[in-house]
Amino acid sequence: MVVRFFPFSAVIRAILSNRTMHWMEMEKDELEKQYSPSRWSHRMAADDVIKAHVKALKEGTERARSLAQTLIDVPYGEGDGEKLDVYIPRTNSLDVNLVIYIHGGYWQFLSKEESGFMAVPLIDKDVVVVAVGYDIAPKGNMDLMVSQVRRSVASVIQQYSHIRGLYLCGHSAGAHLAAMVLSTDWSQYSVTPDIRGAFLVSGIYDLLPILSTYVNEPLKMTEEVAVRNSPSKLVPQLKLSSSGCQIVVAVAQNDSPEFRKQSEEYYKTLEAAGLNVTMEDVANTDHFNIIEQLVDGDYHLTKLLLKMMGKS
Ligand SMILES: N[C@@H](CC(=O)c1ccccc1NC=O)C(=O)O
Repeated sequence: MVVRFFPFSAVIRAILSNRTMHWMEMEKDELEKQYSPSRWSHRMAADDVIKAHVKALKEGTERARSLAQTLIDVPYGEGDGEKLDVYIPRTNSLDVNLVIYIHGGYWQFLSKEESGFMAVPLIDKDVVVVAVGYDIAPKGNMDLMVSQVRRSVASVIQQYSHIRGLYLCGHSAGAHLAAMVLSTDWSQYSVTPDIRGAFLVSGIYDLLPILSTYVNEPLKMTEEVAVRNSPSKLVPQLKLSSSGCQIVVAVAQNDSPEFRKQSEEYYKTLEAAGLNVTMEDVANTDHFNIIEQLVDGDYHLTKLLLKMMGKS
């Protein structure tokens, strides 16, 4: 009897073995779809969900700037783009918590100008909110952006040394940058921040899959750059620098399977390393409204963030 083996395609292999495809097995089209968050929203067409996202962030930030006392364009470094905005609560107490928000936008869109949207429910509970600016591509590259967010955190704790607790929140590319902050060897800096908690929302923690996609066109990362800036490869450093940090890895129910996998795998690696980490799979959200809804004090993630700071 002649037994013939047919070459199975990667797709069929994945289906037969009941697992999702590894990114290395994907055709370029499929990989680019997986890394196009707007194409996975159940609410709107791709273009519309991005327009609505920018509008929601802008309006939320305008509202926060009209309601809060603010310090806009505070420098944290010499560079033009090295500025941050502070949203200040009404309390007279200096004993307050502070949240640093790092915006998303694939390291090539958005800015701090539309990143104060989550300040209102937080300043209402006496929390200071800082929205960090950094040089997106093509002006900035990955190494620079990582260095900038690290320096911004060092600068904030030098400026606000009296604060009770320092917390980080980042969305999408900003969750990647926040994870890089947690993975910093602070011996090169003049301060060692004690980050109490970090909210990593719909982030990317392994940069290798995006190297060959459209996302990398303005970034121009080489494999070496992608490896040294991948939080998934820096967990031992995170353990050294941020072992006391309570980490929440949050992902949207309607994020793409690749995005969901990025969060699940990073969560599992942190957990296996013995870190204080929880996974939040946020029901009925997509890549965009998972963060937009932080304008609302009753939203699950807002309440969780306040609870982490002892304010429920
Ligand atoms: N090509 C990307 C674009 C994108 O991610 C984005 C575009 C504008 C503003 C924010 C974005 N992403 C996340 O914050 C997408 O398909 O969603």
